Amino acid sequence: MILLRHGESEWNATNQFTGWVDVDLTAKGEAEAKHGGELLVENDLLPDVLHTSLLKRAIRTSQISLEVADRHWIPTKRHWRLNERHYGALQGKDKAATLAEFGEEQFMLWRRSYDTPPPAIDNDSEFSNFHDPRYAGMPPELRPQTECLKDVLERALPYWYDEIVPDLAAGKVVLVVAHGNSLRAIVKHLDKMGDAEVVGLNIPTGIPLLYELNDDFTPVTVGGRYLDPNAAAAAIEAVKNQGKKK
Ligand SMILES: O=C(O)[C@H](O)COP(=O)(O)O
Repeated sequence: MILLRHGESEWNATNQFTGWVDVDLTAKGEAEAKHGGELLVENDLLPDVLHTSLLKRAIRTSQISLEVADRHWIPTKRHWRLNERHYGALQGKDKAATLAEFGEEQFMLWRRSYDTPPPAIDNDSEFSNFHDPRYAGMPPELRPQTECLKDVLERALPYWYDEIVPDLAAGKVVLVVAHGNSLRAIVKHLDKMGDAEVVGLNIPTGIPLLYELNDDFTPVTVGGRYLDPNAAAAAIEAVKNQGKKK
């Protein structure tokens, strides 16, 4: 299984909390997606099936990288359960300004704690997704107004068991293209990370993370393996320090 966080988005570049807001990739993000596809080819990892969120930055990343790998034709499933964590009332806000206003402790609690959600967003806010047609089939009580990582894990796990595991059980090479925090949730589950340990987990954009799995879908190697480990190490540091002064 290959996990891939979308390439740099417009709001990654401007340092804004994004969550369920549907921003596009930047030119750098497109280049990262292309490089992600090249890494798949170089490592002879050709996906048989794709799972993505309903958000453009993940969908476009998957399309660009699969195009490079000549795998644009593989069966695809998309689901809101793979969406980014809903960032509540922080969606649209500048990360550096939020850090300056609330202080580092609160800022990091909202960004990385397992069970502290940001304040809820108003359904009529310009950055709410409550009325977005793509979620029309979703019962209103399931449409989040904010989420912590624990909420994300709880809504991602049914998708993991019902949709991804059956593809893995069938022996397929599965590509999951999703988001920083939905992938953090999946990695926490796979690696059996503790609630405190996951605070330190950061996923870089555009670098495929390979998990070879045992028959019971546990990882052969905890943490998996980034296909470009040096680039991943530098990018993880950058994600960790987002919002802080350079
Ligand atoms: O939704 C966002 O803002 C990003 O995709 C993830 O942001 P974070 O690294 O601040 O959680």
